[in-house]
Amino acid sequence: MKTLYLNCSMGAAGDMLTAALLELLPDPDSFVSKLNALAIPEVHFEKEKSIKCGITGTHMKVTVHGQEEGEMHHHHHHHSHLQDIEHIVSHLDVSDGIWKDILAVYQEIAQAESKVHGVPVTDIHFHEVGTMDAIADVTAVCMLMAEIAPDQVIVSPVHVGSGQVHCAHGILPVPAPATAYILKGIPIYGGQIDGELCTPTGAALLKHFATKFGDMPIMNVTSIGYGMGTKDFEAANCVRAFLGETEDQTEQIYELHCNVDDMTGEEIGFATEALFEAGAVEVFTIPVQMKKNRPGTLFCVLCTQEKHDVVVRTLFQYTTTIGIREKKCDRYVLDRTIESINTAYGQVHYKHSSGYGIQRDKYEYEDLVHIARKQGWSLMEVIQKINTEK
Ligand SMILES: O=C([S-])c1cc(C(=O)S)c[n+]([C@@H]2O[C@H](COP(=O)(O)O)[C@@H](O)[C@H]2O)c1
Ligand code: NI
Repeated sequence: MKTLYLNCSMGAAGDMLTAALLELLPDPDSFVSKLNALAIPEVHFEKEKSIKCGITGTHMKVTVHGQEEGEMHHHHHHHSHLQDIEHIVSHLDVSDGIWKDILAVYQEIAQAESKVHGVPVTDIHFHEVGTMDAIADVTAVCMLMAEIAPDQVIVSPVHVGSGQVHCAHGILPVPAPATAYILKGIPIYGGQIDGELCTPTGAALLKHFATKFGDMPIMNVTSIGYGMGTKDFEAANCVRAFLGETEDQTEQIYELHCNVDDMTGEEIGFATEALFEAGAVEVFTIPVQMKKNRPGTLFCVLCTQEKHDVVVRTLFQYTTTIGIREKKCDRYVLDRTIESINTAYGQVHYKHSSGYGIQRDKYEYEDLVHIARKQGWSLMEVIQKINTEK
């Protein structure tokens, strides 16, 4: 599986992520030309060599009116609304997928800003993160992700830094409130470095693209990218990106089959329950036509190696079969985690599945049923209410 691993042990900002991903490409220069061809108003992308702690990497220089970020902060602030950003982005010549990614990243930031400043999403002003250079960073990362097209993105725990940061709002604690909000539920740490290592834009990009957060998996690395930040610390201030292959996430599963033509419906139901209790992953029955024109039932039982013996015994004990057929299969699986959100109707758990470029969330049936019964709603209505609250 094509895997991108991002080491954020010195945090992440939009320009660092852009530079690290750019280094993974066979021809970074032509990609920079492609970024400039987008003609984001007043923006110019330039990649430059940067050496930190003796390590060579790329620094992504984004200039707006010929000035780099930092040079213009605290001099003139753009006070952009989400609608202004959507307007700028709608004029970019990018695919629908990239366009959606850019807006989803801004939604993350907007939601955080809204929560932190206590105003509705439609009323928030982006200060620094609404400037053209931030839009450029988000656009560049979304385009690079589409170009690299990993099946999964694994991100290390994020080093956010400590101390305080000067920004348009005044002096804020590190992680900045918007960053802290965006990174809720993601492993982060403050560490010893005095400074802001992860910015709101970096945090939102990581959250949007990460399939999961954790250690580097076993992988055969094909390319490595060093995306340098602007500040200098004792440790090399970079995001390190690894692109390579990981083993497919397959697991071994047994498929057990047997046919019976002399069990009642009640006995079949009881056997099915007993097989689940014995640890079968799945049990299903199919009506079949058997010898001597007898209608019968095919039992199909899936189980892991660990439960194999007890499931075989249960199948013999609770059915009338005198033989069981067995197949050992490779099963491709998505990573699954159970998470939860607090809603006005109570806590709702959901299953998050990821891998193979897929990310999917599904609310737990029991929680939905509980709310539906209490409120007198259908399951569809419960899902609608939860989604509008998010
Ligand atoms: O732009 C806004 S509104 C903004 C909000 C906050 C909050 O935490 S609230 C913080 N900041 C700071 O601005 C820069 C932006 O860096 P990006 O890389 O995200 O463009 C950063 O220092 C933030 O802490 C801005
Ligand atoms: Ni803010």
